[in-house]
Amino acid sequence: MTYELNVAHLYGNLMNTYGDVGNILALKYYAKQMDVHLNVKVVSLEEDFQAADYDLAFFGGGQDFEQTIVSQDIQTKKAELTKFIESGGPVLAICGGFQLLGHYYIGANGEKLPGIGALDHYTLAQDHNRFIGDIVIKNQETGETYHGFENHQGLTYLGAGERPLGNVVSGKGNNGEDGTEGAIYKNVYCSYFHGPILTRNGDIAKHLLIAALKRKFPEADFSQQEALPIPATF
Ligand SMILES: NC(=O)CC[C@H](N)C(=O)O
Repeated sequence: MTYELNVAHLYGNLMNTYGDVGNILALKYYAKQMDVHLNVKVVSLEEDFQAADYDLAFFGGGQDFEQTIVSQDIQTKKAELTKFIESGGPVLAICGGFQLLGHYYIGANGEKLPGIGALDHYTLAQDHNRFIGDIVIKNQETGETYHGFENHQGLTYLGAGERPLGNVVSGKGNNGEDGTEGAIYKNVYCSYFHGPILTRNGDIAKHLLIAALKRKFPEADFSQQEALPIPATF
């Protein structure tokens, strides 16, 4: 294949709830059609993440137990992850991963887990409740509709510079009250969707891959890749 991208699968052995690893398979599927080979490496506890080594990062969801462990270790990667994000590195973060890119997450037992604050949101706990079920949202900028399944107790509130991945058409979304779901900041896409999100919403896989390609190969023409049709799979 003509192009190669290096993908960091952050804490892939711990943050892998509800088949989130399927996002890696979906990325590979779309990348192949774009003439792109993906080198995927799990970057987990006590392993080094250097912004310069990667072109794309994926951070899946997890239970509170795994999130407690990851919230400590990720502090050692905070500077390089923030550098990657600030320099336009594309990231997909789902549920627990989404929460830990923000300032903090309050778990179901009331424990406060620090995030890395690379994005400006924070997550509070629900009172003995979870949002579980199918969800549909619409992205106002692209007009794209995304379908998924949410299962979270956290209530996330977006901060400065973040816009939602979409507005809730049906389901609960970030907090069940302000109609937002997920977040977009620079080339970071966050969502509460499992499913996994990319197998049902190939447009997001395409946005991530195109962003990574343009960032790594600024001189190349990716109009063919951008024209790749995305089948409706929900
Ligand atoms: N599915 C998940 O990643 C769950 C994240 C977090 N433990 C919550 O319940 O909100």
